[in-house]
Amino acid sequence: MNAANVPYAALLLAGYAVFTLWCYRTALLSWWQNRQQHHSLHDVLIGYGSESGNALALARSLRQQLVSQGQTAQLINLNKIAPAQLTRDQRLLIITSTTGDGEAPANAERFFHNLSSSGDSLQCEFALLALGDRLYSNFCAFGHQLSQQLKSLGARPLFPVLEVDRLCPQTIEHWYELLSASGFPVQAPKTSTRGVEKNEPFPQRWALKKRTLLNHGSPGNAMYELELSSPLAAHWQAGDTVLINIAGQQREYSIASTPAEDCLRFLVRMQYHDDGSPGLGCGYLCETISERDVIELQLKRNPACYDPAMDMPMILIGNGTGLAGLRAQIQQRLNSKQHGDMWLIYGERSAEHDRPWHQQLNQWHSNGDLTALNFAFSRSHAPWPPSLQGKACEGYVQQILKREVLQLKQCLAKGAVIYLCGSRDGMGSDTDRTLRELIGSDYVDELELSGRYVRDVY
Ligand SMILES: Cc1cc2nc3c(=O)[nH]c(=O)nc-3n(C[C@H](O)[C@H](O)[C@H](O)COP(=O)(O)O)c2cc1C
Repeated sequence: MNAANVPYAALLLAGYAVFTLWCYRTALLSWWQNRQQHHSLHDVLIGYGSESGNALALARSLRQQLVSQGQTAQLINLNKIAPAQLTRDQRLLIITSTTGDGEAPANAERFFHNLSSSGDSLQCEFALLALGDRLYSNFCAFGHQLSQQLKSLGARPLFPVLEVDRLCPQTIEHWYELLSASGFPVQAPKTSTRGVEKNEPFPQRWALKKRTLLNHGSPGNAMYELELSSPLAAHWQAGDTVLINIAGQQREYSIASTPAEDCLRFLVRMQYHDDGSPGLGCGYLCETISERDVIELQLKRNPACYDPAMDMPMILIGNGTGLAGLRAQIQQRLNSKQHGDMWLIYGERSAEHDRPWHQQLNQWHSNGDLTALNFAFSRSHAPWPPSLQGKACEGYVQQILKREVLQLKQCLAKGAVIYLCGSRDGMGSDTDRTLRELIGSDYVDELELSGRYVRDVY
């Protein structure tokens, strides 16, 4: 072609391109609108797997940041995500803890199972923040398993799994930096947000003031109340825990008192190995040390277990040493004077012997501080001891929920918060299942998302 004709040819080609685009304008417009709609509807999916609320609290604050930057971000528990949702061009941010012995939290179990049995090829991109605790041998195991599973189905990681040891604030900051470098409009939270608060310096030296056996004659293992005092003013709130340093290891207990009581109380149950020797923590605290001995400890903030709405009713459910966490919540509400109604549902073995703090519970019930008090005893039958106030039944706390389902629904309709504290296996999982049966799984998920279903299970 003559060089002089090149501009004419280019012009002709450009004209042809414009003409073609014009002819297909309707189809192109609709493709573009679909694409935009698809992206705005599913900008970011934030999936959480959380047993006691830490991962949920972090996921919630991440969503808030994204939404404040104009992104569409959906917060959802992992069990609610179907693998088929991830076959499209989707961005998935996962925050999940590991529980049990390297296991999935209950609200992530089904997701993992569905992925494992799905033949779908995943198109999504994902990032995963794995919460855990190095004191456990399977550190962040579930986070890693889930990431492996997603990758094996074709999902593309934006960056490697980030492991967070005991909510380390620096690692959480790093997660935000990595997200920001991957194009998410977020910034590391500067002020403390739920789930990333700093703990008191370690260690503090507190003295054992008093140790009291609370279940003399019980068919189960001994349960002790420990009272500690500190030479310095200390601050904590209901929901926080105490980490005790024993021979280079740490043991964690829910705090039962408030700072206004001027002592730190918690409950310890004796546990024994197969050879009959006591467990490390309980052996040290209940058998080795004596009153006035000094203990090294750290107060651990646990914002996921803070009272979300003091003015609303609270349904407190628990068993065994879980009464510690429940007592702290009750006491904190009583300190504040203005608080919603409180209904305590507590399970133990024997009505005669397993009634920790029964005088205080009786008093709170008789003066109306506790508007309702229900006990479930797994090894006793009526007639109940005359000193027992409130209603008692044989069995477990979940049976009380079934029996009192009307009261449960009425309380929830008034905006009640459910606070669950005690053993994860058995009481924790059975209560969760019962609640889902009674009021519907979607409603329980909604309560959890809005912070009205708080679990402190171990
Ligand atoms: C009963 C129990 C078992 C746990 N098991 C593990 C574990 O096997 N591996 C690990 O890394 N962390 C383990 N953790 C630590 C939790 O993952 C960590 O505390 C996390 O912050 C909890 O987050 P969540 O409240 O969202 O469930 C365990 C914690 C509890 C209470």
